[in-house]
Amino acid sequence: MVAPLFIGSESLAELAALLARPAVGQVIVVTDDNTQRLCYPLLRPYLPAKHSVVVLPAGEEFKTLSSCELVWNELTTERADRFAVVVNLGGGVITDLGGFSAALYKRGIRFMQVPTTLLAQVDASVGGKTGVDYQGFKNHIGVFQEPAGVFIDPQFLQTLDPRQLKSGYAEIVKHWLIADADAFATGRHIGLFVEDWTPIIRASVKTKEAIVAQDPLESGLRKILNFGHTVGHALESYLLTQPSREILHGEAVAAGMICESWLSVQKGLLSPEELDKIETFLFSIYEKVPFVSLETEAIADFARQDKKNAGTTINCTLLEAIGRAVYDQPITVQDVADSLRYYQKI
Ligand SMILES: NC(=O)c1ccc[n+]([C@@H]2O[C@H](COP(=O)([O-])OP(=O)(O)OC[C@H]3O[C@@H](n4cnc5c(N)ncnc54)[C@H](O)[C@@H]3O)[C@@H](O)[C@H]2O)c1
Ligand SMILES: O=C(O)C(=O)C[C@@H](O)[C@H](O)[C@H](O)COP(=O)(O)O
Ligand SMILES: [Zn+2]
Repeated sequence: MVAPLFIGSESLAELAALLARPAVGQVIVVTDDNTQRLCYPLLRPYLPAKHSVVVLPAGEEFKTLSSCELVWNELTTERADRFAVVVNLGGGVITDLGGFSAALYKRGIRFMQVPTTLLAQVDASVGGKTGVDYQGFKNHIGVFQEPAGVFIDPQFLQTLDPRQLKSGYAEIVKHWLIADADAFATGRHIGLFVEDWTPIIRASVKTKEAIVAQDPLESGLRKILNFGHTVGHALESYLLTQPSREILHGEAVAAGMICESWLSVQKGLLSPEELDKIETFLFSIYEKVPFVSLETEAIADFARQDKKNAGTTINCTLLEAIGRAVYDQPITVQDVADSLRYYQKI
């Protein structure tokens, strides 16, 4: 079942109405130290007077089981029962981690997603994937669990750093590349200079919801939402092991989409002309992620743990055309390394 979803300035009022229902017990807000400072003051008027707040340190490196323990500690201290509701206020790290923590506490309590980054508004808060990183692998431990509601208010984006905005934009571009050729054709001429993100968020969420509704547990079609992630997650996981070489999820996905578009051409699926359009557009927005040739094998090796794999086969999502993706395309670790070498040289 797809979760009820509200987009726009009225969405927090919808959340308030749901939280005011008699069937709601304790309300526990999960934030990080940035969203507590910048977003919680905007959310607070919509919360019941009595609620508690868990503040986690911000950043992907804290998307761990230890952070979940902090959430479970608070829930336990508050004696939260099965009527309790967790409200996740933050970017994708908080919506993934808070959702996962709620899904496991007392075998599952309800949670609401209040995404505050562009990335979380168009992607992470939608579709019920929750989880944490483990042993350096992205989202290695997690469950599919739909939230009780998703409340997307673009006003939160006003305090978002431009680099974070760009990172989220990569998932919007991904939705265009896998399912909406017209939006790519129009959107690529507009870029990031957008006054009101609402219609773009609405369209992007609609694309994702339509795919998730057909295959919520990712047994087939949903894998197209993972375009750019076989290589992107490998790059992100590798750089997370490297002190002071921070990469954002969307930046890694943007690089991954170039690599996987190149692989699509190598496999005879995509035309070189379309690859050129994709590359030119993505490089007009994203700087090249720096790594040296010696690192390509180590990065590629992370793809062995991709969740779409079957045994030793790495199943990648590739493009047949802009706007049309095809999943379960077998590739090798060597292919991943070659695509990274291509990315590095162009
Ligand atoms: N579940 C899914 O389907 C899904 C989809 C895409 C990505 N993800 C996951 O999402 C994560 C990335 O999410 P993200 O890019 O939102 O990162 P994030 O949660 O780390 O947020 C980015 C930074 O922005 C800050 N921030 C958040 N909202 C803010 C605001 N309104 N104003 C100012 N600062 C704000 C945060 O504190 C953080 O420092 C990754 O872990 C990725 O794996 C999950
Ligand atoms: O919702 C999905 O399905 C996605 O693949 C969306 C991705 O953008 C997102 O990064 C997701 O968390 C990746 O999932 P994973 O299963 O590869 O960890
Ligand atoms: Zn992603």
